[in-house]
Amino acid sequence: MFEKISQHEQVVFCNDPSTGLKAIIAIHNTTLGPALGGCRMRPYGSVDEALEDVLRLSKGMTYKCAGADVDFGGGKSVIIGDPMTDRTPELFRAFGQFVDSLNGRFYTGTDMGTTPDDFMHALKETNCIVGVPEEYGGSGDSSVPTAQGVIYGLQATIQTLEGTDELSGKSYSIQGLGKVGFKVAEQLLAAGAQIYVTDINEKALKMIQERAELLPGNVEVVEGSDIYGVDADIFIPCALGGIIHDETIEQLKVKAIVGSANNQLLEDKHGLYLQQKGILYGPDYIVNAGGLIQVADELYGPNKARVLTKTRAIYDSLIQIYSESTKNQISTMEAANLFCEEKLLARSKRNSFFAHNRRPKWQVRN
Ligand SMILES: NC(=O)C1=CN([C@@H]2O[C@H](COP(=O)(O)OP(=O)(O)OC[C@H]3O[C@@H](n4cnc5c(N)ncnc54)[C@H](O)[C@@H]3O)[C@@H](O)[C@H]2O)C=CC1
Ligand SMILES: O=C(O)CCC(=O)C(=O)O
Repeated sequence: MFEKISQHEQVVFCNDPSTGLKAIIAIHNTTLGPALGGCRMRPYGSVDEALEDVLRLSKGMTYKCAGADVDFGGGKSVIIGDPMTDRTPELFRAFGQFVDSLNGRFYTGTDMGTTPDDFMHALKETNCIVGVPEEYGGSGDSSVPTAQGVIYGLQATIQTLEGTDELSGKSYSIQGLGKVGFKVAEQLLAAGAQIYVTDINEKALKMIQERAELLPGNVEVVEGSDIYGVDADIFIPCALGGIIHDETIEQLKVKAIVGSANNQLLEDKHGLYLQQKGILYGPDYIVNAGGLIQVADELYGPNKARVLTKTRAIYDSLIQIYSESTKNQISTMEAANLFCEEKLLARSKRNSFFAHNRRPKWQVRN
């Protein structure tokens, strides 16, 4: 077991027979502050599968937090169970008690399979919950800053390719018109762009066509995997992970990929393949950090303007990462990883700002 968790600081197995809770909390690295990461609920096939997922996701959060310059480290949690049948208020209260037992070392909120309502139950047991709805005094829907971060990412990419931040006069292919993708699509239509969209949800497709009628841009619906072969300037993945692989890279005609989907590259080598094909890739965890920036900021008290200002840093980070990638002849993903590792090294073991007895920021919620 220690070999398996050798890169992590702490892994907590949570078992509550009375509610049926079986959860794992993984704290990867707290150099930059207490661990932060959402809680995923899935009917994992085995404990090993759940452990593997939480270890991978929590490590990813260390990089995402470093890249976004938030004073948090990497953590994540998983609940082993079916969100359709096993979700109860008691289960989330029990989970909240386990989070609270970590005494401020771990903050969590929603992820795949969990909802803000679930965490309203956990919040009764611990203050260490983020992504709280506005009506409960939190910052609300985090897809708003995530979408804005994608827009900043697009501008940094266009700046790198063409020396302008102008979104208009270009074409974009968008996969997924959910909470993030729809907002990005709307902004691009408002800028007068040509967009090509696909979604498995017919309703979302109809809604964007209706929006397009009121905005200067133009929308065309594309069937399923045809989205990869669209002759657009930039591809914006806002649905699934693992979609950039040998087969899809072959089809891509775009100059760049910038989207919100987590873990877009099937394997690290695909970052290199994109570079070899001359496609500029905006590393996903840099581009999609707007939501993280909002939930981390929420503990100062909600403030949309402040979150927007902080999210703007995604633009500068991407410009720097693209430039390092060119200078050092490495993929943009490798450049992003180095960018984050340098931030971690620079602050190594010096961050006691959030130690439990010195928590000025959290007083807002204490
Ligand atoms: N919501 C947020 O703040 C953040 C989201 N992300 C990531 O961004 C992506 C989108 O997130 P949300 O918009 O919040 O999710 P969502 O669940 O609201 O939207 C996803 C959309 O993708 C569509 N979709 C699913 N499978 C598809 C397929 N095969 N082809 C085309 N469309 C498909 C769905 O119908 C849905 O409309 C996810 O990968 C998520 O992990 C990352 C960071 C923050
Ligand atoms: O939404 C959260 O609670 C933290 C952010 C997160 O887990 C993520 O960005 O993947």
